[in-house]
Amino acid sequence: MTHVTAAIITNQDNDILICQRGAGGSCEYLWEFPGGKVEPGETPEQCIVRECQEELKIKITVQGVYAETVHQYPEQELAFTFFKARLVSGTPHLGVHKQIKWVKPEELTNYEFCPADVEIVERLIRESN
Ligand SMILES: Nc1nc2c([nH]c(=O)n2[C@H]2C[C@H](O)[C@@H](COP(=O)(O)OP(=O)(O)OP(=O)(O)O)O2)c(=O)[nH]1
Ligand SMILES: [Mg+2]
Repeated sequence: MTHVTAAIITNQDNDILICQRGAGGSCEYLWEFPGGKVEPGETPEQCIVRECQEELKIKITVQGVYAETVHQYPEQELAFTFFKARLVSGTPHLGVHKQIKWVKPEELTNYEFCPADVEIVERLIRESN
């Protein structure tokens, strides 16, 4: 099964970083937590640090695992590790995404996320209340 990592990254204001996926791939134009597929020989934690560096040009520090889930998409089953992380340095750079935003937890409800993320978003909103 393909293993995907994603990070719930917060800044000094405790805003959360969300990214809108681009055209032409899976989950087109849906919002996601930044991340990607784990490569051979890499730990999930190494993967999320690498993906944030590659896709957003930012340094993060991983605080811990927030959730581990499996989601069945029509094309494939994906196993996810969602990490909680903190922005250490850099400003998120628009490279592979269509849009990038820092939002308050209660604002997450205004964005349409990838199906696998919906339960994560609901939990983040619940825990912010
Ligand atoms: N990064 C990320 N992917 C997610 C999330 N939720 C979700 O369903 N996905 C799906 C979309 C993709 O089908 C799959 C892998 O994500 P990806 O496209 O970012 O993988 P990647 O960065 O390694 O990119 P690529 O090399 O495969 O093009 O996981 C999420 O919150 N973050
Ligand atoms: Mg990615």
